[in-house]
Amino acid sequence: MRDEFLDPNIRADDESAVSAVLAGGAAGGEADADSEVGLRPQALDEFVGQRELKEHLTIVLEAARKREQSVDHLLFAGPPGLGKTTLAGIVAVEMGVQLHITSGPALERAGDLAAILTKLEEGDVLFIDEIHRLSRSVEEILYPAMEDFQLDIVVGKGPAASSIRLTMPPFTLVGATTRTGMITGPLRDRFGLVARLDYYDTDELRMIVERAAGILDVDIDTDGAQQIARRSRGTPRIANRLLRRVRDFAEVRADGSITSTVAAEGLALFGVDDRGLDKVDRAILSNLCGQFGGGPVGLSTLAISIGEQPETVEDVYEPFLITQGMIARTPRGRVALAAAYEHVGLEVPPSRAPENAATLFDG
Ligand SMILES: Nc1ncnc2c1ncn2[C@@H]1O[C@H](COP(=O)(O)OP(=O)(O)OP(=O)(O)O)[C@@H](O)[C@H]1O
Repeated sequence: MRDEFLDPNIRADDESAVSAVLAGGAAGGEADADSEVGLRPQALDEFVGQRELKEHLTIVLEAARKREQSVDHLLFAGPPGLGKTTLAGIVAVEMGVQLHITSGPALERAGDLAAILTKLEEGDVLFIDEIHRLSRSVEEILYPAMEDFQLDIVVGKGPAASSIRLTMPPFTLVGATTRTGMITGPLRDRFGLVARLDYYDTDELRMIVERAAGILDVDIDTDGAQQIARRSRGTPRIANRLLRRVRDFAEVRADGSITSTVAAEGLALFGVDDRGLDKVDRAILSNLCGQFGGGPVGLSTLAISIGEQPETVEDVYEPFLITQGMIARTPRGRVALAAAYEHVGLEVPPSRAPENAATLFDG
């Protein structure tokens, strides 16, 4: 997703470097000067929402502190921008250890991972984003490292090759994935806590917008924050990004303050509609309802029709459209539901009326 930004040795104490690394990413990553700087919560009680997960994490961290041990390995799953990287940073800050960040695609060979593992100090947090994209050979190095803090290094090649076993200090692996289904059983079993992050509700997003506005010194009223929150597709990263765009709009076209009207006008200008859908979402819906007759249509065909990668459609756009009841995945492909036709202003065909929707899911 953002391999080009990742440096395996970014540490939590290097805030500018961490911010630079984290500014990228799908679902709206961008490199605004102030993009993520300071917006990322540093402590669990600054982290809004995900109540159950926070409670679990509080107990796990507290117990590790009491036992003076490293935190058990953690796996966070969920769509992009919901706070997986932020949580890894919080674990490191709360435990007073270093954070090292890398990603599945950045670790091409077993040696790439070994190089990072040998640099870890006791208790450090190693964050691997997109952990479902680790290659088999890299994953195999990870198993003994996670389980017994042992590193198996192969020296030499061919028949003369031999394996050396090194003991490493205990560390915490925090894995993040947008696809739990693609994590192999043996890897998943080695995590002590597997947690799913859910989309945030409007009230939580409003709090996130108000918190970010405070940090960025933006004047915003409750209705303005609510307006941005409602259109943020349940995603904090998008809420922060929309806030920055509305701030621009407010400074150029209004008096700098964000009210509900200013937010609505600003967002409309930037192509974000009242449900939070952008141009790409609307292209998906119009093509699905129009060109493909409501589906079923395969993911790749749909993605090509809007000029996006299938993975981007599947990870970034589709999950939200599914939660909105606009599209569904069926055994024969993606289908448009009544809400999709209504959203793009087309008549709902009888086959897509809510009372007939169940038949779409028959193989
Ligand atoms: N619960 C939260 N409270 C406040 N801000 C949050 C919260 N979760 C995320 N954010 C903000 O949203 C931004 C995106 O979060 P983050 O990078 O942690 O998401 P992610 O799930 O790791 O995304 P990706 O999978 O794309 O790496 C962060 O900069 C942070 O400021």
